[in-house]
Amino acid sequence: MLNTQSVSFEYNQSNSFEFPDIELSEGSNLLILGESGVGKTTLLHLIGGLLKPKTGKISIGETAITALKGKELDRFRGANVGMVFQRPHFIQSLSLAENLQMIQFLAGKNQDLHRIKVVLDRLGLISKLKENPRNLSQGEQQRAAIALAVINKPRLILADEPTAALDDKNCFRVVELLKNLTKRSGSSLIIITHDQRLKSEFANSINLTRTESLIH
Ligand SMILES: Nc1ncnc2c1ncn2[C@@H]1O[C@H](COP(=O)(O)OP(=O)(O)OP(=O)(O)O)[C@@H](O)[C@H]1O
Repeated sequence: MLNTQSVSFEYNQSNSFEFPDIELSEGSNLLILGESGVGKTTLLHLIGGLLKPKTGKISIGETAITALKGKELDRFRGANVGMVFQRPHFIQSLSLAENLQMIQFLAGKNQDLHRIKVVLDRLGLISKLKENPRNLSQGEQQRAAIALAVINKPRLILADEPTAALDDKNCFRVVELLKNLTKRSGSSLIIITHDQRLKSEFANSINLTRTESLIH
């Protein structure tokens, strides 16, 4: 369902990247490991269509997202890609449930409070439904960030360092929840991290490195 071919990216002449090709089938998981600065977030943003590659092609299902732009790209992303960011993006003036309703609305979906309750229940957050996101603990915020990403049952979920700030117990809990929720909605999952604790949790992983020859 995800296919990347010969993707490269350049912030500027002294900061360019060539990424390995990725082939991910429907419903499967991939862990992308790499040290700080190798371009993990950059790659995730390319796959999610937040950045445009310098060369190469990225397809999600039959759609070459590298050929989409503007509203078309936003619409496709809203319906097909869920992102778990390093720092969760909430609208602080809204409750957790209202934040989730907003994500449903932005993707053009009907507001579905039942789905919101199901997802929050699976994440152990049902009691926080009406809570303001800033009142959640760090572990709860990370779980709430997963709710934002999975609420619309996207085909692909991209998670950027979802466990970096968490202790071991919360780290493994968040990974289990991510794997469980994506499986239930039939989504594929990519996690990028430098957190070596996750390696044993994924059968499928690639190591991102940056070769000297690529640094001009
Ligand atoms: N907007 C930008 N303009 C210029 N350089 C950037 C920009 N964003 C990131 N970089 C640089 O590109 C490199 C890769 O950044 P990226 O965030 O993709 O790495 P990463 O592997 O995710 O790192 P970390 O694990 O520390 O988050 C870094 O050297 C970073 O400083």
